[in-house]
Amino acid sequence: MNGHVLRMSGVGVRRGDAELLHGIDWAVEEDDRWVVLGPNGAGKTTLLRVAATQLFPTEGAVEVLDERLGSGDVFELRPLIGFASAAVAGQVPDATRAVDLVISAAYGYLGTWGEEYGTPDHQRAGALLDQWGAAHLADREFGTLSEGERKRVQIARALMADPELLLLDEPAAGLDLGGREDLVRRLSALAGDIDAPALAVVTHHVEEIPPGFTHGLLLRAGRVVAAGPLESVMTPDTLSETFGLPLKVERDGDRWTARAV
Ligand SMILES: Nc1ncnc2c1ncn2[C@@H]1O[C@H](COP(=O)(O)OP(=O)(O)OP(=O)(O)O)[C@@H](O)[C@H]1O
Repeated sequence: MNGHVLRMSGVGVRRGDAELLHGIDWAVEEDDRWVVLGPNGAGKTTLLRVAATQLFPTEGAVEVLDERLGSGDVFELRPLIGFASAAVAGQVPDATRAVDLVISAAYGYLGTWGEEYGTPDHQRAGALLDQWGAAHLADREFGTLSEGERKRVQIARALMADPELLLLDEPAAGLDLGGREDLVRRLSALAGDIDAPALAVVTHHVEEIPPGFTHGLLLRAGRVVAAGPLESVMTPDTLSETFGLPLKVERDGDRWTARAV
């Protein structure tokens, strides 16, 4: 591998007259930890779905793990990409046990369907649930979990197949303050783990950027406003342009805050 886990060049996505993404250039390397920031409707979910090989772009080229999208078998690539999003969670049958949702990621299923899983699979699923503070939820039905509990189980699932790229779409959405801070702390620990996959995490809020994240991609109306090392993109000018209002941006230690001026 040339160090690039993901590379997009001139990527565009159209639906009828709507241009969901336009001219996206984005390269993610093995050790990168990216945050994707932008307002509602900016195209963040669309971008992540392209990266997850779930959506084929209308224009441009996408390379994931040195495989050009469209030239190979996406079903071979997908186990190498961990992807957690509200849309994926919405497809999980309510009665699925949390641990079954995690363990079945190895097969790309949303729950177990009579496949045989070995002791190492069970141990890994248990360890991941524990890592994300969800060990006590292993036997619970997914449909009975709170929003925050579902997020943790989904992240554990996304990591189950030991992916080379982990994509999380708004993992902090719907979490209370304690839940958000707990998630930020766990994502920060993941960011600092040299064995962790390359990461890209979508959020609307700069307060949710975990310490240790290295890069930022700022999206507005389907276009990149800025992309690069976090310090270089987290300026009042770029964030104000991204969110469409004048913002004051501050860094407090390894956390960020933003508010309207
Ligand atoms: N099939 C479609 N046809 C037309 N427009 C679409 C279609 N799918 C999505 N869109 C639009 O594309 C834009 C980008 O959507 P996307 O979900 O990627 O944004 P987002 O940045 O993730 O938004 P949010 O923060 O609200 O989740 C939105 O304006 C959405 O309404």
